[in-house]
Amino acid sequence: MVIEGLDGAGKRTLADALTGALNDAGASVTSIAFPRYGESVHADLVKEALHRGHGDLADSVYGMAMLYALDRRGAADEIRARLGDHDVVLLDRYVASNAAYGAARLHQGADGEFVRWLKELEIDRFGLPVPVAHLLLRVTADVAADRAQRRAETDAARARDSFETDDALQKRCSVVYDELAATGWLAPWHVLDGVAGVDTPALATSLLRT
Ligand SMILES: Cc1cn([C@H]2C[C@H](O)[C@@H](COP(=O)(O)OP(=O)(O)O)O2)c(=O)[nH]c1=O
Repeated sequence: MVIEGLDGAGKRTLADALTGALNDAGASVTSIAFPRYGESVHADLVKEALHRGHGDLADSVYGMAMLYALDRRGAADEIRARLGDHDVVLLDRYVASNAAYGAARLHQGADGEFVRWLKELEIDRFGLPVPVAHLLLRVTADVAADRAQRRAETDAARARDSFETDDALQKRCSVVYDELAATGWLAPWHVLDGVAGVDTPALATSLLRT
């Protein structure tokens, strides 16, 4: 099960609350956040590139997407193992993040060449597990930007990167996420209102029923 949304949407908070609610409902839950900073060299390279390291690497949409994809490829066996001994594997960002951000950077839609290429790479070629559901934590790009900025002011480890400071990119990304959700890309999408707040016990119950 995958949580998706813009930078600053509140995915981590939702992941924590949903884990508690699923546990309360009797389900065992394990979670992984992508990119796996500090665990995978590909993820660390991503972070460095997003903070202007490695020359013009971050300018390449396909190059960056490849690094994110290789981080996940390295986690595929771990995901499969955890699926074997937990009821729910909760992923904070997954293949759809790559789809939304890459397509948005290229000014493409969810039906464009980039998303097609990405599915072939990550799902068909790398054999990554296909999610059973996406939870899209939806907030406007303005709300997300405010939250990401406030987070950066209070937590030095979360200084905004080159994607987060690009308001136009976040807005286009929001549109691609809506398209991915509307077309049910890879799996059904549940759209959650990240401004009003999410009733996590009710969400946990309904997810466990499906
Ligand atoms: C996982 C993933 C993230 N991204 C983007 C979304 C974010 O803007 C950025 C960093 O991911 P994020 O999870 O937001 O990390 P941080 O803790 O640094 O905020 O990478 C992709 O473009 N593709 C991916 O596959």
